[in-house]
Amino acid sequence: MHIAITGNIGAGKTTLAEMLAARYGWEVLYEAVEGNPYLADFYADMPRWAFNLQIYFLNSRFAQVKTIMAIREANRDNPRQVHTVVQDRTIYEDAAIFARNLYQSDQMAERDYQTYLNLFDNMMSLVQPPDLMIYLRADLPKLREQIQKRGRSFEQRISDEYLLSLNQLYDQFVDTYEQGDLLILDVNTLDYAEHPADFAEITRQIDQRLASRSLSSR
Ligand SMILES: Nc1ncnc2c1ncn2[C@@H]1O[C@H](COP(=O)(O)OP(=O)(O)OP(=O)(O)O)[C@@H](O)[C@H]1O
Repeated sequence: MHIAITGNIGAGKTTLAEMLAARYGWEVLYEAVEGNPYLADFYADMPRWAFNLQIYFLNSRFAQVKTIMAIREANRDNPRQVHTVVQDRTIYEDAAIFARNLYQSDQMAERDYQTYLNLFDNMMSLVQPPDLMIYLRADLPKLREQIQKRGRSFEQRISDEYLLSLNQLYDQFVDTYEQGDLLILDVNTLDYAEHPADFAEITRQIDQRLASRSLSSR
């Protein structure tokens, strides 16, 4: 089974993915940050590094797509031992949020964006939506607080404008996402890392979604 967590920079996806993995015995598929050869340069000069970084992320996300396909196949062959992965950010977000934002803000050239989209569309023919997508909705102050707390030096130069445009695109993406089941969590008010009751409320909602999924597939 494939659970995906989606949300802006600093929304808390990695923390939630790890907590869910510990609670349910799921495996986390992380986003490539350590060892990413472009990320720090990109935050220093977006127009120069936009295309390079997008290709890097798209490729690493496609590698995850292949891993997830293999897991689905193994689960079909062995339905008594279902292996579940929780993915920290999806391939959908790379194109619909990050690449689109760079293009719309004139930081990615038209021909680079079209090349990117052609590659993305080719890859999408093999992508299946997650069984459950969890969107962490966070407003600017919450994102800022968490980016600061995490303290990655290259992320400290991220502008409010960048985060706000990403948030707008996230809202549009979620409003039009119809490929599969979607759970929206408002993390401005839910502090699952600090408050066990908030985490319990989240797992209650996830249990409910997964139970209705297994009922409908019977
Ligand atoms: N397609 C992309 N284009 C540009 N930047 C990206 C893209 N995908 C990821 N990133 C950046 O890579 C880094 C990923 O960091 P990380 O995995 O810690 O996630 P995060 O988005 O900060 O999430 P969270 O705090 O919710 O775990 C962030 O700076 C993020 O914006």
